[in-house]
Amino acid sequence: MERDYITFEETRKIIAEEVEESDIIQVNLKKSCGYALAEDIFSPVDLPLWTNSAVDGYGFNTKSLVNLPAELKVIGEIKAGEAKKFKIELGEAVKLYTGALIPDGVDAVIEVEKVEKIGDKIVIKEKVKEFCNIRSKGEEVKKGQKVIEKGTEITPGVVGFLSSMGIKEVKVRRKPKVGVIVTGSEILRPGSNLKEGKIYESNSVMLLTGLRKFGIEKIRIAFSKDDFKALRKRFYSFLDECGIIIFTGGVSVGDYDFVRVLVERENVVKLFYKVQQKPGKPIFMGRKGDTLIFGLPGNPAATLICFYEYIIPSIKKMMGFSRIFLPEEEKELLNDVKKKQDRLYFLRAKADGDKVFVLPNQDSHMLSSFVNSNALVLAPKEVSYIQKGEKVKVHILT
Ligand SMILES: Nc1nc2c(c(=O)[nH]1)N[C@H]1C(S)=C(S)[C@@H](COP(=O)(O)OP(=O)(O)OC[C@H]3O[C@@H](n4cnc5c(N)ncnc54)[C@H](O)[C@@H]3O)O[C@H]1N2
Ligand code: MOO
Repeated sequence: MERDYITFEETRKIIAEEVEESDIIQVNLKKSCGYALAEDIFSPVDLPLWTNSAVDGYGFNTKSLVNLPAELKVIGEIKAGEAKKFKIELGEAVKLYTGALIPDGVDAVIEVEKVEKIGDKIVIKEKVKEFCNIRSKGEEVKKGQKVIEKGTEITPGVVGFLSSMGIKEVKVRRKPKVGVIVTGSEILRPGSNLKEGKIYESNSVMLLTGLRKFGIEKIRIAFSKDDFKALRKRFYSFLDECGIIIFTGGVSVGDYDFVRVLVERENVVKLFYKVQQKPGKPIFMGRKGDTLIFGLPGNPAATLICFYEYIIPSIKKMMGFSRIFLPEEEKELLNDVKKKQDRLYFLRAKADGDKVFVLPNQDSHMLSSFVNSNALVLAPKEVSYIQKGEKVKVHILT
């Protein structure tokens, strides 16, 4: 495959096929959120574990309700967590608390507030169906059943479910350590005095916070002037310890764009360079040894869009997620879009329900449109105009 100036679809194929999964480690459930399961999960138990009551009430046999109202004798109680201690005969009832085991002879439970209590008796005035308020052993999950697929994201809900099966640890794939090298002789950190021609820098904090938001904990940041030697030094100081190195800036065709020069001279294996998209056209993706190398265009909107569309999917692929790309939906466009027929455009947009509005300030150096943006509209390469009311593809920013 020719790997220069390729389409966005081709880059997705390359990421899905060529990014390798990282090692498997075992983690405690408490630390598992944000990973993907590296194994299918088969339940070691039935769920519910025991047949039990869904309410605080009285357990009895529905055959005791032939004539209504029916008076039943309460012979004792069972709390949640206690072993079964009774066998119920016709005409008898047992007080049960939510989660309590259902004793033999009981086939329904009625809520406390639905009965009249007179001394050690209860009066039931209404019909109650068999199995009413009874949660049966194994009704949700049978022992040995496959309950979660490998590659599923571990969320608090998944953690709770695993814990309810008595599982304490799971296998996941290691998170990569990420090195970010921000290049440019013009950049200043916020807090320093502004000098003519210099700019306050955005890419380092965007990538740092973006990576943290996606659960990456080990992140190193370095800055380099547009100077080949300095850049090379930073690169080799990160290479051994990082699974991913992200450069920002210096990937285009300028005389001082040394990231492009560095990846060539240092024999980084190219996966692709330049994509038919805006922003982010001169993106580079490659590999050196086991480390993935990204050169993101310095324009901040290009950096951030490439982060969502390339970096996060690559990290997710490494971590064994089965869904690695941004969620894609179709929505109705609320305003007209004009563009050149040169590349696929990613347009910062506000999605609401099944509609989407393209925001102003779309140039690659502009970040203000991200303030209200929760989605990217994909305006295809071959199209120069999309009319309000048409359906468009949208990537949801999570
Ligand atoms: N002759 C051509 N010039 C350019 C082309 C081209 O095809 N031919 N492509 C343009 C496109 S598209 C992009 S995108 C940029 C990418 O350039 P670089 O990746 O080499 O980035 P720089 O030149 O270093 O910076 C671009 C722009 O972004 C600002 N910048 C850089 N780093 C930061 C930062 N950390 N925070 C905020 N802003 C940053 C920098 O000052 C520049 O204004 O190239 C076009 N040129
Ligand atoms: O591809 Mo660049 O990010 O359009 O300006």
